[in-house]
Amino acid sequence: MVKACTFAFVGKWSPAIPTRRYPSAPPQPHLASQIRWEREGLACETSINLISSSRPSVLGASGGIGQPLSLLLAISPLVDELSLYDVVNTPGVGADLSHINARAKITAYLPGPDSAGLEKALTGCDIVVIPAGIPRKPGMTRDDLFKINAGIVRDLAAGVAKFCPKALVLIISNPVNSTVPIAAEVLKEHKVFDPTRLFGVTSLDVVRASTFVADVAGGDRTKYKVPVVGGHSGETIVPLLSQISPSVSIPSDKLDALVNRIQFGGDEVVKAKDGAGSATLSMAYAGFRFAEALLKAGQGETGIVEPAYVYLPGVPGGKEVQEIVGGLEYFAVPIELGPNGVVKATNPLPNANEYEKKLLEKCYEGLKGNIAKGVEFIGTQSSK
Ligand SMILES: NC(=O)C1=CN([C@@H]2O[C@H](COP(=O)(O)OP(=O)(O)OC[C@H]3O[C@@H](n4cnc5c(N)ncnc54)[C@H](O)[C@@H]3O)[C@@H](O)[C@H]2O)C=CC1
Ligand SMILES: O=C([O-])CC(=O)C(=O)O
Repeated sequence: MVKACTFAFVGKWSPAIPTRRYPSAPPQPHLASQIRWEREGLACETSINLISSSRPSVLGASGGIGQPLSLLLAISPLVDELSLYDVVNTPGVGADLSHINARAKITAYLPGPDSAGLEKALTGCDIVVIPAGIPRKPGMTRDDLFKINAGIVRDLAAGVAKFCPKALVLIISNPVNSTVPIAAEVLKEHKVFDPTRLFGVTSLDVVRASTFVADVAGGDRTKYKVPVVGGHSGETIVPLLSQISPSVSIPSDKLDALVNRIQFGGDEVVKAKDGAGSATLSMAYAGFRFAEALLKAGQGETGIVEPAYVYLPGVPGGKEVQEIVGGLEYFAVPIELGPNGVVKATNPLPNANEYEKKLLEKCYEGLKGNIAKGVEFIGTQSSK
């Protein structure tokens, strides 16, 4: 649970008191993001922002994504306690991770009777990451996963609503374009929906875009930042290659293939795994990157921007995006993050070129149906 506590001391300035500044990186994650010593005449003021423990939970922790993602969280110095939940194998995964000499305490839960396991896993959590659900096999679309994963996400979101309604919720389970609206509808039904705290994780699209751009343009794969907007499946994934930073020009004869590879990168992995699932390791990396960004923002770090699929009408800056995307309620854009989730949705769309505007038109069409399907799924039943 992230708690901020401010300790202020005002007293006589003594030269014996050292003047120290920790502008952005605190000496220990537990300690403040800022420790300020300010001199005003003869008085000095010390302001310490103490941030207490962080307890993320991974729901689906025994899976292909869940295990490596849990490993990354378990060894993060920003995590105090990691709670693992799955319908199978969490005692084993938990025992294994608990032997690592990292600072995080590991707790592991199975459902147990009357959702008791889910309640224990979620109570006191500040971040909930959800990679629970089935992955694709060759020949399937992400939408083909809806039938099974919609119900899984509905039930887990209801658990969040009951046991940790203030948590930041990161949805990885596909189809993200529909599972995020499902989670939102469940949280609304329980009257605990805070749009600034719900995210569809689209980081893998941005990770892939950086890699594939470097493959075409050369240069350091870690340096390219590519805004990827829209949703998370096929043509709803729209890379804005005219806005790559640092700026790079993609040869026109390579543009279509590059865009296609970013949009359908997931298929490459599904095909290569040949029935054994979809991206897990790259997704664990991408999911951790997003969770870590939130953990850092929770510790007071500012200026963090990561992509995410959010509920536009409920987040600062979202309405400007919504006007451009034909009224769609959910859309991924780069998001500025703070301790309570979304600080602001950025809007790279006005700078899209003609080529990208055509991609966006196709994206809107696809997303519209995906969003409606998620919303209607909850409309037909109660999650309570
Ligand atoms: N957002 C994204 O960019 C990406 C999303 N995905 C999606 O992530 C999901 C998981 O993928 P994998 O880890 O490869 O699948 P997996 O099958 O290896 O693992 C899924 C885990 O979820 C668990 N699970 C099922 N029902 C559950 C429930 N009700 N409560 C808790 N746990 C439950 C399973 O027992 C399993 O351990 C899939 O839907 C996949 O399509 C995959 C890659 C990228
Ligand atoms: O392709 C899939 O089914 C998994 C996924 O979302 C991705 O790799 O981007």
